[in-house]
Amino acid sequence: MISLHEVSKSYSSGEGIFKAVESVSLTIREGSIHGIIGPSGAGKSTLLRMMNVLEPPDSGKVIVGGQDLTRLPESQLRVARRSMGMVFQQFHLLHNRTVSGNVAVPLELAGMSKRQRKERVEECLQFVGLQDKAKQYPARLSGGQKQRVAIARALAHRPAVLLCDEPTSSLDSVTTGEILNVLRHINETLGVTVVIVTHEMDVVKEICHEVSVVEQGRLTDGFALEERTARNVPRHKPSYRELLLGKAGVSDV
Ligand SMILES: Nc1ncnc2c1ncn2[C@@H]1O[C@H](COP(=O)(O)OP(=O)(O)OP(=O)(O)O)[C@@H](O)[C@H]1O
Repeated sequence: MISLHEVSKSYSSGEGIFKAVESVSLTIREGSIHGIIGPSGAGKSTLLRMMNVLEPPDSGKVIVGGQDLTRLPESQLRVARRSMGMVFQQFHLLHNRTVSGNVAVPLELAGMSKRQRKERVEECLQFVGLQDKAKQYPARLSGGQKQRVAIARALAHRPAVLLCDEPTSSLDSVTTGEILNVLRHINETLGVTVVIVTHEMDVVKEICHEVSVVEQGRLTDGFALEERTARNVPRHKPSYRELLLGKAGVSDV
């Protein structure tokens, strides 16, 4: 459903050109929850933002639903992006608008009528369990509730994909669990493909079906999380694969 073909992205700074993502090819399976993990600065967020061409790659193709998004004119790209909701670490809510008002923003931008907007906003808030907070302002909500509002807003256009950039990194472990349950529920009941960038291995272990490891701008590993049983791995600094599949330190078992 989402295929990146040899995508690269560099940034120039006073110190020269920095390659944030280098020649990455990756396919996200339709209907899956796909984790992208790696250390800080590895290029994970850049890679995620290239999936809806919020960050246009310098080279390579981004194929979503059979279309190469890098070749679409801006007006068509805006429409294509509606099928890919985004969720961010810092929620990015508008503080001068109520919870309903925040969820309505993408629908207003798309020119939807007031009556249809109202219906859709109610549906989305109900889906994340926040219908009773519709008239509140974000300042009165907890972090987990703010992230639910952001998720409801990302669902407004009935997307096929949710792109989540560190969605739980500002939250405590209990709230993280709640938000991951919301994302799992969206995946299971609506069939939405979920891509999660995270540096937290517990997040990947908890909900991802597949994971890609990104280090220094490159895709260094990719695997399904069902392979949890391999043994006899020699002692060495464990890789993400070993830590996530529970193979690290198995010589102790
Ligand atoms: N707009 C930009 N201009 C210049 N450099 C950037 C820009 N965006 C990202 N970078 C640099 O590209 C590299 C990769 O950034 P990116 O945010 O994709 O990494 P990340 O793996 O998501 O890291 P983190 O977990 O810390 O957010 C970093 O060194 C970052 O400083």
